[in-house]
Amino acid sequence: MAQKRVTVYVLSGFLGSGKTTLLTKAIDHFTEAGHKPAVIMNEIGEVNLDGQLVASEVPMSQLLGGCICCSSRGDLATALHELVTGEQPDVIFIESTGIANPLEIIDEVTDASLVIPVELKAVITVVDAPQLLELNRTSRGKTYRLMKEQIRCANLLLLNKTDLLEAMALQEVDALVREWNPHASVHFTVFSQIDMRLIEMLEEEGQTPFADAGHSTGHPNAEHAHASHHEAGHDHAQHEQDSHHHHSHSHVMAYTHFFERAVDSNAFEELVSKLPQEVYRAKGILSFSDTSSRFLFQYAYREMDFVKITPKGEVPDVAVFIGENFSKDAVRSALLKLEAMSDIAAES
Ligand SMILES: Nc1nc2c(ncn2[C@@H]2O[C@H](COP(=O)(O)OP(=O)(O)OP(=O)(O)O)[C@@H](O)[C@H]2O)c(=O)[nH]1
Repeated sequence: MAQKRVTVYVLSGFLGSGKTTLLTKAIDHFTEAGHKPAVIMNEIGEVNLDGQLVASEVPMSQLLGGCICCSSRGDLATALHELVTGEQPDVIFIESTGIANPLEIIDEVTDASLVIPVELKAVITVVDAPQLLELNRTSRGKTYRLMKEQIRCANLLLLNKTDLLEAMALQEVDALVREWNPHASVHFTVFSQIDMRLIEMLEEEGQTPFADAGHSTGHPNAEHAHASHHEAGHDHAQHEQDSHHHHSHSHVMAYTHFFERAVDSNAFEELVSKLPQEVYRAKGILSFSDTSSRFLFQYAYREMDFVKITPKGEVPDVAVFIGENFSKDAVRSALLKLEAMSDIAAES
């Protein structure tokens, strides 16, 4: 008898679009429905901050400090193998980094499915609708092209953060993504809130769009998307270390800062609000000198958010800053200055 295959979903979408927000909801749903979910979390930074938001009983594999779509092939397959054999989950969610090209991940999962009992059911792409619209109206640069790629690969598209858009703007962004991907089902969401049955239905419909994907050939958009893969400038800082990689480089970079002491919350907020616009995503876990609890800090597309948190396990005070061609030294110096200010305040 054929072995039961573990369902795999890839969660795609640009940095800060709402993937983790969707992941936590999907985990709750599948758990309540009596299934056992597991997660493979990939982060560009050196620490797994998003993992803090996932219940500790959910088995999780972490691939940190790079993007699975371009770091050594095999890491993802190894993680899948270990989860499947060690935890026997019913469903695995792979949360890719915001800069991942899903085609590479589709490839790796489908390759892995030849030897591991897993089956890629769908790519779900979360779109930061206001950001996409703004990029469409203005720059149409590398980030825009990467978002387009992520949209083209999806079976299910969440046009997220619609709370920040007017009705007319919503129509505009809706038309855009439907033009790029007429095959996906498209949903307007706020905080990635969708009827989770839509995800299950993808499964029930028995869609196996990636079944023949030697190189994603089974997907209706694969050919199109692949043609634009190179032109899309699949550019990560990590690629710089990979001289054999055939893509162009150094589009997105990350700086991870480990704090040696608590800093003032207002001064930190001011620093973040003055970050150069090339830094478009940041997140961290911080202790502040003027608050008693620790905070999970989020900064996505110029919106800042702080949520009280009691981290799981030993987590240092840390923040990751992600963007394009910004000066890591400048960010580091500003943060060190902030820490020095805390020292002076403590002494006086
Ligand atoms: N206003 C608004 N904010 C949202 C919405 N969805 C998510 N956010 C916020 O956007 C920020 C980023 O959300 P995440 O779910 O962490 O995004 P992500 O795609 O996992 O981010 P990366 O892992 O860095 O790629 C958080 O502060 C969320 O609370 C939304 O619909 N509206």
